Amino acid sequence: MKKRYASTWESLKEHQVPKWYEDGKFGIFIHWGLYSVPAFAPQTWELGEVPPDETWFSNNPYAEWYYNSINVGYGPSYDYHVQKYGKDFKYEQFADMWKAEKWNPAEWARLFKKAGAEYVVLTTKHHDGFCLFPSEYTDYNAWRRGPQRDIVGDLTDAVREEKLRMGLYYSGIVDWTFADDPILNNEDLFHTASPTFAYADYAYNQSMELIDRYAPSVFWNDIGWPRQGEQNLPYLLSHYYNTVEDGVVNDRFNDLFHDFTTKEYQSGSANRREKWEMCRGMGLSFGYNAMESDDKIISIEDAISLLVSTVANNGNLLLNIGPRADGTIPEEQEKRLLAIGEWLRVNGEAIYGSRCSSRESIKYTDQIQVHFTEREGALYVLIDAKGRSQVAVTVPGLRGNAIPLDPEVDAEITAVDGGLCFTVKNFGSSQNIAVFRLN
Ligand SMILES: C[C@@H]1N[C@H](CNC(=O)Cc2c[nH]c3ccccc23)[C@@H](O)[C@H](O)[C@@H]1O
Repeated sequence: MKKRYASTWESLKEHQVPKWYEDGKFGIFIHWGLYSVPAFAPQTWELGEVPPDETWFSNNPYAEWYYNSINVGYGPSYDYHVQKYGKDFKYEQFADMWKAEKWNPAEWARLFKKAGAEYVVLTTKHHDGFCLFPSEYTDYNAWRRGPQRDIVGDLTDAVREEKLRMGLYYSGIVDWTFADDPILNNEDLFHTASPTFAYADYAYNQSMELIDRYAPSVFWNDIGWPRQGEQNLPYLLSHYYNTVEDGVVNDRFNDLFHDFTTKEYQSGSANRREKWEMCRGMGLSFGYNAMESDDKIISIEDAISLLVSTVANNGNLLLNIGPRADGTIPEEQEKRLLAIGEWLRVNGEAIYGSRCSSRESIKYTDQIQVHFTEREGALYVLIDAKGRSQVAVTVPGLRGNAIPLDPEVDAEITAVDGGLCFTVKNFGSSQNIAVFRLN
């Protein structure tokens, strides 16, 4: 019998993180929308590298922040906009330039499957307020304008066709079609939001239509929830769980409730005892930034290293792609997804369905770390030797024999006092991360 949740925090607190989310480990985030047309942002810092103050917000590397970056009236994006489109060009004119003319959702879903992802999270409405679904509550949407398609519905169908879970991102507290005071610091971020009950109801109503139309496996709210709408959250979330029993929500509802906590680049914190998720773009931006060339985005081995260290510490990795306005995925992004899929095809036994080991990760040097996962009674030792072709590490407290999951890995394991010494002479095709199963 399906559990029924009452619209109370007590009832909601009984919700458990579902097995599919614990097991899934790797998701694809997608930021796609009007901002994908200009596809511009300065390449400055990772979130959390510098304080979220005027310097950050007027040199924002997030291309999906283009509206605010020009709305502040100065800075690299403003200059770019004036030069390329002219001072009087309004952001909402991008709504008729975004055609998604080369978009094939089935192709995207096949790529995500090949990447080894278990779930996908797509922006349904980002801070600019443009909706990628035929909302009853605004015509500023991709059904009426631009692509003239139900982007959310078409991708949801294609993703589910590939037996992946579909999640939806919603910008709860920030919507620049309701309140667009320029945001120049974190106080603004949380306090320039529309203060009206009308907006709170708008966010509630759109969330309800997303739940009822698409039954998403993840409801990924961003930044916060309208303060005037906090009273409607227990009902909204109980409706969500009563509609999607094994759905999950993140921790961006004003710290009122979550299934999992979130990190974003260097921002946010995580502890191994609680389920968490790391999200980041492949470069410094979530939305496509045409300036982010192959040499400017995360390397394949760093992406796999991030997946391994995240999973070994009880997290999931939600790695973002920023598609072009025409619906194609930049080659450099596709290359990384395929390489991650390759690595997981060989080493995924230590990742999917694994659980955090009681053994903490060991950092020998900046380049050499050893992580542990456990699964079905086996212990996995994941040796991350970034940038090295050979490595020898002694892992204390281990005994027995260790088998590399990748047959191309050439390694010798010898028992030394109180542990096992792993000498890896060749990492094979495993991108400098060799995984061993200890029996
Ligand atoms: C996935 C990205 N999220 C950004 C918002 N993130 C933050 O405000 C930073 C943040 C990290 N952990 C949090 C917890 C609660 C609220 C915000 C954050 C958005 O501003 C970006 O455009 C993108 O959509």
